[in-house]
Amino acid sequence: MMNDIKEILIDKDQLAERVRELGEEISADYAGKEILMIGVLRGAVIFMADLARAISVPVALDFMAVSSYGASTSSSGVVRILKDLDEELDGRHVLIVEDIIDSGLTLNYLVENLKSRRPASVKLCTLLNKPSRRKAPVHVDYNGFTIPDYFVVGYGLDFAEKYRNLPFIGVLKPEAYGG
Ligand SMILES: O=P(O)(O)OC[C@H]1O[C@H](OP(=O)(O)OP(=O)(O)O)[C@H](O)[C@@H]1O
Ligand code: HPA
Ligand SMILES: [Mg+2]
Repeated sequence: MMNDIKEILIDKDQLAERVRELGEEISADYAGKEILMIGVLRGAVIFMADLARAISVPVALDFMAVSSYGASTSSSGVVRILKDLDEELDGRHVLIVEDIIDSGLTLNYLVENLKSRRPASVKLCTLLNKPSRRKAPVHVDYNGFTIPDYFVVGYGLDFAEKYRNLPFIGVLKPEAYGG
C-alpha cells in the first residue's frame, strides 16, 4: 500500500497537532453547550473519531450517508440521502464533520438540508479543503488544512475504498489509479 504513495502531504504528527488545535478552538467556542457532531460517511469517520476526543465539552455523535450521482467524478449536484440521522435536530448545536470539501456539492446540499430541521446552530468542520475545485459555495467554520488540487488518500480518504487506514494524508502515484 505504501508503494502506491508518491508523497506524504501531511504526516501523522501534523495531523495530530492540527486536530488538537481544532479541538481546543471548538471547545472554547462551544463552552457551556453540547455539540451534536454529524459525520458524513464514510470518509469523515477517522477524523471524527480523533476530533471528538480532542473536544472537552459534551459531544453526541450521529451519521449521514449521502450519494452525489451524475457522470462519474463530475457530480450533477444532486445529492441523495442513503442513511438519514437518528437524532432530532431542533434546538441542537450541530457540527458537521467532513474529511474533505472538493467541489462543495455534497456540503452545499447538506448544510441547507440540516438547517431546515431547525437546529439552534449549524457549523462545519473539515479536515481538508480544496477551494480551487469549488463549484458550489460552502461556508467552512473550521478548516484543518487547505490543499492544492491533488487527489489525496489516507486518514479516512479513499481511492476505490482503499487507503482509508493510512495514518497520514498522501498523494497517490498515477500507477495506483490503475494506469
Ligand atoms: O466536495 P465534494 O466534491 O462533494 O466532495 C467531497 C465528498 O466526497 C467524498 O466522499 P465520497 O462521496 O467519495 O464518499 P466517502 O466519504 O465514502 O469516500 C468526501 O469524503 C466528501 O464527502
Ligand atoms: O482528493 C480526494 N481524495 C479522496 N476522495 C475525495 N473526494 C473528493 N476529493 C477527494
Ligand atoms: Mg465523504
